[in-house]
Amino acid sequence: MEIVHIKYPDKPAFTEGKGCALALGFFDGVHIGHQKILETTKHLAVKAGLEFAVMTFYPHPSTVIQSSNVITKYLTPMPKKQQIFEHIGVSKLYIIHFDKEFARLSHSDFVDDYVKGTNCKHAVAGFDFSYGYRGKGDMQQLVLDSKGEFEITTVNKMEENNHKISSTYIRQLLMKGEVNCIPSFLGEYYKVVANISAYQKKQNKLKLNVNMDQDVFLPLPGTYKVSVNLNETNISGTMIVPNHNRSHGTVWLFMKNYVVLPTSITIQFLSRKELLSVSNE
Ligand SMILES: Cc1cc2nc3c(=O)[nH]c(=O)nc-3n(C[C@H](O)[C@H](O)[C@H](O)COP(=O)(O)O)c2cc1C
Ligand SMILES: Nc1ncnc2c1ncn2[C@@H]1O[C@H](COP(=O)(O)OP(=O)(O)OP(=O)(O)O)[C@@H](O)[C@H]1O
Repeated sequence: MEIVHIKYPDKPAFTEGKGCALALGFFDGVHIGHQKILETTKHLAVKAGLEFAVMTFYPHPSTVIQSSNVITKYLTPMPKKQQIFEHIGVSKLYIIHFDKEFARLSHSDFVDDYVKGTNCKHAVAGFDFSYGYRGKGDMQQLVLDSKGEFEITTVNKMEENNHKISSTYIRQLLMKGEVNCIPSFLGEYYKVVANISAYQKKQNKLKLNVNMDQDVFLPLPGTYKVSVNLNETNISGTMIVPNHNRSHGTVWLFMKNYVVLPTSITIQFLSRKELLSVSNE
């Protein structure tokens, strides 16, 4: 996958050629709604012999526009999002640096300079995609702004239990500790990558001190039933997400045999153990 970083006033360098089918959005979590956008784009690209491309933004627009809820912690921090896009088969990823200057760009200039700059032949986004200054562009506006130079597919709202599948709703579930409900929205259990800073063997248990990156969204403090993949085997365990120092945690793994530990692990949150006390250990 080719990754193209762009910072305003730079724009994608237009190149002639087969052109692309372009999925648009922030895509935090790459949840089931996002997956539908990406699958639709991939399908259209294959059918029409186009390159499969994605245009996303970083950091989250809420960090530069006036917003009551500024998002600095992500369900999928950029390296993980890139891995997911690559796995899905994206061949070109545009990451637009979202700053104040870029946010002031009008909807029509965004389409003329950025969308058309990718040699987009088919743009794909969800029913509620917005773009341009004050988010004034929507999917109807995109039809006008395209001036017939590319096709547009709008993906209908995907819902689960009468809730729009959204990054916001997944964050709300995590903030309540309801990690067991996440797969219906995300498509899998919520996972975070953690570095092991220290470990101790205690009978058949292994105690790991772990650190997560500062931009990783963590669930409500508490004790969680988790699963960690070690040497291609899923090991059950418990993780304590502390109240303070939220990026540090303790993981207990129930191990029969000794394994060589990697420097980082992926922790999968299965359920919250309501009755166990929260520790700052
Ligand atoms: C060129 C451009 C300018 C934008 N300016 C604003 C803005 O002034 N205010 C705002 O709330 N959002 C603005 N946005 C953010 C969009 O409303 C939206 O959050 C972003 O395009 C990601 O779309 P998604 O959240 O539907 O994935 C802008 C987006 C683009 C592409
Ligand atoms: N449930 C959904 N059904 C269809 N399209 C969706 C859905 N959720 C998001 N999309 C589309 O996916 C793209 C990325 O959207 P975005 O990153 O804003 O996701 P979101 O989950 O709605 O995020 P947030 O909760 O922060 O608004 C956009 O084109 C958006 O319209």
